[in-house]
Amino acid sequence: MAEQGSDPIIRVRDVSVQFGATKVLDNLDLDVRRGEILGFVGPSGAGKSVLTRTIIGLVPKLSGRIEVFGIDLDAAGKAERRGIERRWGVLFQQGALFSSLTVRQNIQFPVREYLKLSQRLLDEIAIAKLVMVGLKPEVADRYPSELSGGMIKRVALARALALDPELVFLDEPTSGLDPIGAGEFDELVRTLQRTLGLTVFMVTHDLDSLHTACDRIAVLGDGKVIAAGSMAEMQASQHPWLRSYFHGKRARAVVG
Ligand SMILES: Nc1ncnc2c1ncn2[C@@H]1O[C@H](COP(=O)(O)OP(=O)(O)OP(=O)(O)O)[C@@H](O)[C@H]1O
Repeated sequence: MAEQGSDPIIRVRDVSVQFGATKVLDNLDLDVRRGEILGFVGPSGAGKSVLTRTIIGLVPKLSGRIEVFGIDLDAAGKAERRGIERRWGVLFQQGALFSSLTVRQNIQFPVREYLKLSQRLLDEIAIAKLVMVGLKPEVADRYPSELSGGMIKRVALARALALDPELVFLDEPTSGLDPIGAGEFDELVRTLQRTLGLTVFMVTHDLDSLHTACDRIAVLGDGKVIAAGSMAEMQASQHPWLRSYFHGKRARAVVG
């Protein structure tokens, strides 16, 4: 199991991303430490998903440097890049399962992309991952349209874990879930992080998740990380957005 420490598994330096004339990320710096669950928050539209997609290579950056597992992604050759991608898993916003594929096929999808395995082994992997996220093996033959919102999130997590990653990106994993379902999902993420030694980068709006699941929090504002630290440090901050977010009505409802 990976030991949590200051060793960054993701190091983002001076990263800028622009769409047309709009600069969404502006010389942004961020470290995600090995073994931690980092909660990434900020106003709607601030660029949290954009940063996630930039790190995993789906959005091109204007400038800056991104290292994952100590490797500069721009300097990595094609084979090295594929090797890096194999070591991370992604849960996209809204689960983003392929609607025409069964649960089993959805989970197997990233495995097929990277490995040549027998159908029997692929089936074993799908069932093992389903069980890992707290679902019954029978779910394997259902289609996404036959699942509840909570089950879709769990299947999406199973798919993100399919290749036994060291690092997992979760983009708003509890959005759309009721508070009990969201709480159970947070606990699942926490348990998996501890037992598998995962590092988790979690975009969220969910204050409960920040309290119960995250080791550290980073806040995005004006294209930069404006604060990073523990929940106690976030609550002590005098920054206006942090104050209204961590001490507002919703925050009081969570903290009590
Ligand atoms: N491919 C794209 N082309 C043009 N603009 C984009 C693209 N992707 C994102 N944007 C813009 O970048 C900004 C940041 O979007 P992003 O989805 O990262 O916000 P967010 O912080 O994740 O918001 P939310 O919390 O509401 O999900 C938005 O203004 C969005 O419209």
